[in-house]
Amino acid sequence: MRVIGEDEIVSIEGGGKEEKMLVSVRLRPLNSMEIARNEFSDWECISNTTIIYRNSGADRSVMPSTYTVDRVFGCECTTMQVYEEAAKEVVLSVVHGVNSSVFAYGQTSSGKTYTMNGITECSVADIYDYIERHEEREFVLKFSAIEIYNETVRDLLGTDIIPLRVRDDPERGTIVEKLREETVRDEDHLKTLLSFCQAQRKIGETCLNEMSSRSHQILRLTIESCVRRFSGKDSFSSLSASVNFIDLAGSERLSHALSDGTRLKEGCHINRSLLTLGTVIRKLSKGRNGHIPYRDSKLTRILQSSLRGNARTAIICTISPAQSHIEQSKNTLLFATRAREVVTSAHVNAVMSDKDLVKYLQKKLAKLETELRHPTSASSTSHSEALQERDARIRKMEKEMKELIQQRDLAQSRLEDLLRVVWDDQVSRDWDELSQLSASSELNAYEDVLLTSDTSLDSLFRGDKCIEPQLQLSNTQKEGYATLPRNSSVSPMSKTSLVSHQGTEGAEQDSYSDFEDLCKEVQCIEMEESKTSVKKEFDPSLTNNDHQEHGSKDSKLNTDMSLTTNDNSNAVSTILLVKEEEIKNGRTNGTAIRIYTDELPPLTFEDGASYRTLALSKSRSCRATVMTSHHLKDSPSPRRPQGIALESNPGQIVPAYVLKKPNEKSVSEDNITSICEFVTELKELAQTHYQIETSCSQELEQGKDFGIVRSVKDVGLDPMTNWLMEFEKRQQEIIELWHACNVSLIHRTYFLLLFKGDPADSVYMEVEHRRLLFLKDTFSSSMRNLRREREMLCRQMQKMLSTIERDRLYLKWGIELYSKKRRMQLVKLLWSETKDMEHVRESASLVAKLIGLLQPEHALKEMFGLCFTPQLMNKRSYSCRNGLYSIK
Ligand SMILES: Nc1ncnc2c1ncn2[C@@H]1O[C@H](COP(=O)(O)OP(=O)(O)OP(=O)(O)O)[C@@H](O)[C@H]1O
Repeated sequence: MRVIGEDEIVSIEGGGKEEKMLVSVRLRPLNSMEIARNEFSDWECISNTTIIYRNSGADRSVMPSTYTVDRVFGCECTTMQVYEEAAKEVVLSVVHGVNSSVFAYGQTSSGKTYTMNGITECSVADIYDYIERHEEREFVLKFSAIEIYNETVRDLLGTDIIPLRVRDDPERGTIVEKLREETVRDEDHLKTLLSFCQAQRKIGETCLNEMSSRSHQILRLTIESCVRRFSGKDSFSSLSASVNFIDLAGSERLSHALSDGTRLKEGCHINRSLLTLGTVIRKLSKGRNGHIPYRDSKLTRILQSSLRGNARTAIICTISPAQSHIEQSKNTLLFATRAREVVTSAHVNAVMSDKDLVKYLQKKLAKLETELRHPTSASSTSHSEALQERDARIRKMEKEMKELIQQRDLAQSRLEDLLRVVWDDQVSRDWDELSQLSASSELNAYEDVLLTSDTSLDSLFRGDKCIEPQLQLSNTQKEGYATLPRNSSVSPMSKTSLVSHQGTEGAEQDSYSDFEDLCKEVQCIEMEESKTSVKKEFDPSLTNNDHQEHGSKDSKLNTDMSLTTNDNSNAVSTILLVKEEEIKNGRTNGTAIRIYTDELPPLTFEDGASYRTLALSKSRSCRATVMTSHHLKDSPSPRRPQGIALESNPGQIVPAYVLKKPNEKSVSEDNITSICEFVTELKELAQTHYQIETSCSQELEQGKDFGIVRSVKDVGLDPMTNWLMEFEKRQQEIIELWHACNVSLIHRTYFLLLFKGDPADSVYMEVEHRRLLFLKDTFSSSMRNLRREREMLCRQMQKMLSTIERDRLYLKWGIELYSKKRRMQLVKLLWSETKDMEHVRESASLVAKLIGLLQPEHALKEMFGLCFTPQLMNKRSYSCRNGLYSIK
């Protein structure tokens, strides 16, 4: 057993000390496989700190290169030597209350596990040696271990393979939830735990290494110590720190490793997380400013404090001497030289004992009391200055708060107004298109008869969305019913409400495709799912129960009348039939009837009631509404589309029209009420969140003043935490719905980057969530826009990224460098794994980069309250719609 001298141990007392990472390189000897392939080594350690590549091979295109790090170990060096010079000092900081980490980094089969196993063994021996020699202190050792395999975290001390969640704790930083921590009894116990973890770790055979580690392994030993007897000195007597032994999985050229199936997938995950580690190190090496993407992988997230924060860090980079691995070795050395520039700031983690704490507080109290009783001029001046400063801060905060409230109110009222205006506008435009289309087509196409009543409107259209035509009464027919025969003189206005299917098929298609977009955009248009459901709606033989299914409980006309039609006829006119007596009574019961007009059959209604033809005219006062929570939750088929399907194309829809009697409150007006209710509901929601947040921060503030901060949490009142949990849950649901609804990737990116968990975002989250629920259940997903967007992103990739950047991306996303359609392969991967938040964030950041969205926070959040998907546009502006336009 070696004895460590006191002077050997680095003592860092007091505040944080900035220092660079300790970086060394270890070159392993050629292994038997390499020797069998007649490989040779061109690496030479020319000094303790410099390694050089001489390139004596046939290919002289690669120039010799020199790399300098803190320490270089040639193939003749033992692991003990490596430990003594490259790790020991850092590792043993832990017994002095300073966190530390030792990494092994390098390509697969370069000797990481070989080196780390030795270093862990030596460290354990030295730590126990130190403990034995310091009897005046009492030590408690705790051990935990994880592996990160395919981006899932697993407890190596357990035999189950349940993935563990990584979470950010406000006090402890990034933590792994439910991770086991064993209290170590003695050195032998620790060794047993280490071998258990080793056996648990994922190992697999690859072409380059029979026993390749397929996961990143992090072993953590926490050492708490305190003096056995209180010394009486006014100093910290308890220390607590952790040392991490990190054996990373090895990077691999997938082509070299000849991986497939599971190994290939593992390789992709390994490369991706190592690339993130490389990026983090590169950014840190340039200074601490700017965004460091720790959250891009679980590895960097968990190691965040070791890479930047309160820890001393040593990195041992291992390389293979073989000529065939030259490229990977050079990458490793590049990583090493960058890591040398990274600075961490370690400090002693001292824990005050209760006795010390009481003494400290008593002293402080006495000092404050003295100051209060005998205020010196200096102290009173500083008090008044502090008060003034505080007042100024409060005033500033009040001002900011007012501005924020104003902004929020403005956004909400805009949401309210624009929902109406946008809808009015768009439906009018669309209606114009439909009118033209309708006017240009022959009216001898079949037309649908829609006879409906105010009482059944709510059920027929689910009370959600409707357009408000004016009702005109005309031609009372002798027999008591009215028809609109072919070529009859229908006023142009009434024609606009009829839809023809004959001729102008191309225009029709275009119109319908735009129309489909329009319908997706606002939830105001009802649709019918299929021809069969239309028939059901029109079929006079339906029973009352059938109609009740559609909510038409009072549809007496349907059941009472019998209708004779010529089924072979292909020409149908649309008329509106309303019982005359019901109109007189101020109420109408009715249904839609299809009438064939080639040979207009006599229509006989059993009840002999008289009916009138109602010509529909277009109303410009189209109104929009939004589905309320009532509709979502309580309705028996809450999001079932209603409306009229076109027989020639059942997938397409036409708007349903509502008959309105003068001076009668229309369903549209009801819908305006529901918009208001909805907006009010959202406002209330936002306000509740806002109040909770405010009261929470006030309570915490008061708690701080009175030393009761903990009590707020103890009783479980942590609204911020609740909100964040709620936010994450809702965000996950939205992400999945985006995927299901084929929502624009750019829209997703904007939304994700803008709404990051601020309580004021709740209103937008709620709107987005409801909108997507509606889209999902109502519309068959259209891939077309998404496909075009992907093509656009492919083009952007060519434009915005250099070849090197693209190659890095392919590597990161596991795409073969020389495979066909690499860009499209990559774009197709974006946003594909909805459950993996790291993947989602990476996708968003790449899309943002491709569309030049450098500062997403500058985008207006309010825009998400207004419109989410492409607006209805004419054909000429279509390409725009598939691009950035869709995020408006
Ligand atoms: N310095 C060394 N001296 C002798 N043998 C070594 C040395 N380094 C590594 N080896 C041997 O090389 C082989 C590969 O080493 P090891 O498994 O540690 O590589 P690795 O980098 O951890 O690989 P992977 O990333 O695939 O897990 C092992 O058989 C190991 O014994």
